[in-house]
Parts: sequence; C-alpha cells; structure tokens
Amino acid sequence: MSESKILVTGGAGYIGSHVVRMLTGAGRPVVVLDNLSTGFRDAVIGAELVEGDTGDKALVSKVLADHNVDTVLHFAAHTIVPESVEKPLKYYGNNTCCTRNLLECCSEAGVKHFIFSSTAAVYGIPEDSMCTEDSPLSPINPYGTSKLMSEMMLRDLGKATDMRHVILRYFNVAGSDPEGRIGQSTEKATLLIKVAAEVAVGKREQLYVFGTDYPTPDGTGVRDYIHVDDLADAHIKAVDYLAGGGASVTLNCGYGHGYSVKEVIDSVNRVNGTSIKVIEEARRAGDPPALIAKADRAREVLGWTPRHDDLDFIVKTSLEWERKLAG
Ligand SMILES: NC(=O)c1ccc[n+]([C@@H]2O[C@H](COP(=O)([O-])OP(=O)(O)OC[C@H]3O[C@@H](n4cnc5c(N)ncnc54)[C@H](O)[C@@H]3O)[C@@H](O)[C@H]2O)c1
Ligand SMILES: O=c1ccn([C@@H]2O[C@H](COP(=O)(O)OP(=O)(O)O[C@H]3O[C@H](CO)[C@@H](O)[C@H](O)[C@H]3O)[C@@H](O)[C@H]2O)c(=O)[nH]1
Repeated sequence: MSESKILVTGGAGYIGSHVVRMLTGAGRPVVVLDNLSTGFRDAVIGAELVEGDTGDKALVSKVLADHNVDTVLHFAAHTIVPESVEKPLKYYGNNTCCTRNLLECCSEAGVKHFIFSSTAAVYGIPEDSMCTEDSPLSPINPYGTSKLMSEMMLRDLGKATDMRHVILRYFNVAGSDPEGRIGQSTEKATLLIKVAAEVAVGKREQLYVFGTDYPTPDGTGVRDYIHVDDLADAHIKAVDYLAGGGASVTLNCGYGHGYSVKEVIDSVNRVNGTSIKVIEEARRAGDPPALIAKADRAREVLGWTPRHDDLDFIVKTSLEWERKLAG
C-alpha cells in the first residue's frame, strides 16, 4: 500500500496554500485537490496538485484511494459574504452539496480524521459581539448558513461512524507568509485588509468604508483579524490532535480582540507611510456589526499559541505580498 497522505481540498487557495506549505515544510506528505476556480497552481508548495472538483465523486474516491488518505483538511469553498447574498444557490451548491459529496466519499473510503474550515459567520449577530463556541448559531447570510449545514453533516456523520473531526471556525484571516513565498492573490478581492493593501500600492484608487453607523466605538465594523500563519499552525496541531486520538471538537480561531475598519485603515497608513483615499458608504448587506472570538478553547485543546497577534505585522505582510504581486 502507498504512503498515507493528507488530502487538502482547496489547497491552491489563500489559506489552504499556507497550510500546505507548513505541512510539507514539516515533512508531511500531502495531496491537494483544487479546481482552481479561485486558487493558483503555483501557490501549491511541496505537494502534488490534482486539478478537479470536490463535487466529482469518482475523482474524489480515486484520490482518496490512490493516496491512501486517512486525514482530510477541507478548505474548498466559495467564501465571499456579499456574493452569497446575491447568489445563494451557488454557495449552497459548492459549500454544502459538494461537502456532502466529499463526506460521502470519505465515509466510503474509511477516512478517520476530518478538519473543516468553518467560519465566524455561523454566529450571525452575537448578543455581546464576543462568540464562544457555544454561542447561538444564527447566520445572517447564505455563506454562513452553507457552512453551518456542513458542520451539522459532519457532527451527524461523527455520531454514525468512527470518523472524528475538528471544526475550526475562523474569524477574519489576513496577512501572508512572513517569508514572502505565498500570499493572498485572489482576483477582485473584497476582504478589507487585502483591498486596503491594494489601495496602498496603487492597484485601486480608494477604499470604501461600508457603514459608519454601527453600534461600535467608532461606528465602523469590528472584526478579529488573525494572521494566516497562526491559523495554519492551528491546522497542524489539529492534525496531530486527531492522530493522537482526540475527540471531535469545534474551536474558534481568533485572537480574542477586534479592530474597527478605521483602525485597520490607520494601521495601513502607519505601516505604509501613506494616507490612502477613503470613501464612506452605506452598510454592506449581510454584515454583522462586530465579530470577536472567545478563543481559549483552541489554546487549551490544541496547545495552540499564536505568534503574530499584532495588527501592524498582519498589515505589513499583506503589503509586502501586494508589492510583490504588483511586480
Ligand atoms: N478568508 C477568510 O477570512 C475566511 C474566514 C473564515 C473561513 N474561511 C474558509 O476558509 C476556506 C479557504 O478560504 P480562502 O480564503 O483560502 O479562499 P480561496 O478562495 O482562496 O480558497 C478556496 C480554494 O478552494 C478551491 N475550490 C473552491 N471550490 C472548489 C471545489 N468545489 N472543488 C475543488 N476546489 C474548489 C478554489 O479554487 C480555491 O483554491 C474556505 O472554506 C472559507 O470558507 C475563510
Ligand atoms: O472594502 C471593504 C471591505 C470590507 N469592509 C468592512 O470590513 C469588515 C470586514 O469585512 P471583510 O474583510 O469583507 O470580511 P467579512 O465580511 O467579515 O468576512 C470574512 O470573514 C468571515 C469570518 O468573520 C469569513 O467567514 C468570510 O469568509 C470572510 O470573507 C466589515 O465590517 C466590512 O463591512 C469595508 O468597509 N470595506
């Protein structure tokens, strides 16, 4: 039988590629399945890339068998909150139906460990903006609902079979590989720090601030921004946790404090030494006012210790990658 590999779906995307790089850098054998809808072939470092779709049952089953897969990290998804409001079925199709297909293939192949990329969007508008893993789950956009449905499938499957899982609910992921090998290359990006970095390097004219009348200290939306390498490290620890016999668990991934849109803009200006052009706009559909992780459980369960809890560092790595893309 061939060497057992870890399957990473969506491993050519922003977060998946950082996790693949960290896994292969640590000598772990990895195979990536990605349809390159938003991913990039050359973002995959140190692993074979199979170009294909998680909705393709025959292909997924073949990949699982050919690579003797025991552990799956599932990143492949559509990820843009406002797009999910406009095109809900696109999100339920890819994020929910394709995940169901993947889970069926994994179940049939006897995959034992599954790590799922979930999101803070499953909480909707939390009562006090601080979310524990036990906070009510009440998404306010189709993206969040599509991810919550996948969480539910995974939990039900865990009860019915011996598959164990770690569900990681990411808060707002930003930054790039501090050594500059990979970063966020997403076309037509909508995420705040990425867009602000594009403005700072001259790729865009201005940044629109969506909403200045939120019930937050300065009126703009507050989020818990986590550096992508800290998040990648949580995945490595989740792989080891399951391999060591750990029980299924759901964990927030964030730093436990938030920054407003205005504070992010200040950081970009401070780090870049410029003043980006900002235009204040109405609120964007589907946006909660504030989302902050209560993130102690990940530290306790996984022994995870973030290293980059520093907004200016996150912004610095984003700017460096943006300059590299700009050539
Ligand atoms: N970026 C964030 O702040 C954030 C926050 C919370 C959760 N997440 C989750 O993290 C995961 C990765 O997000 P990202 O920011 O890296 O996005 P991304 O778009 O860069 O990566 C997604 C990858 O999945 C691939 N893909 C999409 N659908 C596929 C399919 N059906 N079959 C095969 N490949 C497919 C894309 O080509 C891409 O490479 C997603 O599941 C997303 O919901 C992201
Ligand atoms: O050009 C922009 C972009 C964003 N924002 C604001 O910035 C904040 C953050 O927005 P964004 O960076 O788009 O992230 P979210 O909408 O919070 O969603 C991200 O973070 C979620 C977890 O919290 C993930 O689930 C999603 O996949 C990911 O897109 C919000 O208040 C937005 O209104 C702006 O004001 N201008």
